[in-house]
Amino acid sequence: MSDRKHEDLPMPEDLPLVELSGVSKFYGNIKALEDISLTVHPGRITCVLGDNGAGKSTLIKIVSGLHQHDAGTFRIQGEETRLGSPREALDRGIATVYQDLAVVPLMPVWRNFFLGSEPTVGWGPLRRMDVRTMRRTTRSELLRMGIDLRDVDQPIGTLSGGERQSVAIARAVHFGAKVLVLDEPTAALGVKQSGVVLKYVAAARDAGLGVVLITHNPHHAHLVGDRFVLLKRGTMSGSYEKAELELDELVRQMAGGSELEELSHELRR
Ligand SMILES: Nc1ncnc2c1ncn2[C@@H]1O[C@H](COP(=O)(O)OP(=O)(O)OP(=O)(O)O)[C@@H](O)[C@H]1O
Repeated sequence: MSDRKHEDLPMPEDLPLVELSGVSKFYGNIKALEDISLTVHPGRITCVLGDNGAGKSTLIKIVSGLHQHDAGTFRIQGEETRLGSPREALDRGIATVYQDLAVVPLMPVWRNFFLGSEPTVGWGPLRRMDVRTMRRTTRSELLRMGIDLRDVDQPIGTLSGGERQSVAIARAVHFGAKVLVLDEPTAALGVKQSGVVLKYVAAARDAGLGVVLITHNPHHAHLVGDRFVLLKRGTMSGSYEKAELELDELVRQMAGGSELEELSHELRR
């Protein structure tokens, strides 16, 4: 006879990849985050939206292993965790793509793609980087994500900002990330380039990754997001599923809604 209780237990595949629950963070006396909760599931995009100083960077730093939370719980696939370093986050499957990407501009795209994880051939004194494999893999991995670069030999510094973000996303997918955290990937980009990057964010989701998209742009968030977590001065001002939140309402909330109305009263002559 089957045990009803046992049936109700969450299956491992239902467990969120990442789950923050009631997380707070202080910098000395400054409360940067208070009681923040969010979940990241495979094949879903969770958008974290907030104005300057809302706590978005602090949240990223906790998830990517740069800082530790002071209260609440941080779970990775159900297991309570405190990450000691970005390396540990990466080993646990959490890859973070920062806005100011750490790339070597004069090195070719393929070299940057494998930076720090270069495959080698040969043994002992004859051991050397496997350039052929790196070139071929970079090309095929970019193509797999739908990124058609003219030439993987060109210095990465010659790519547009959007293309560089796209390469970083493809790199995280290739190296087996389960969770992809993107720090304002479209902030410095024009409309067209932003669209390109959002397409690859969606491609990472389609590859089964759980994505955390940090942004202050409600239009970009609403295009790709499945869930929206709104931060305001370090606290959570809302958390919605896409079906619960129209774009207009998201824009209104991000524009400061009532604050903007107050301001318009003050500015009226
Ligand atoms: N190292 C630090 N020491 C002290 N206070 C900090 C530190 N880092 C951030 N803060 C404070 O914590 C709060 C949240 O900052 P955070 O950088 O996380 O916000 P943000 O949403 O990323 O803002 P922005 O979009 O401007 O980068 C702010 O009030 C900020 O001044």
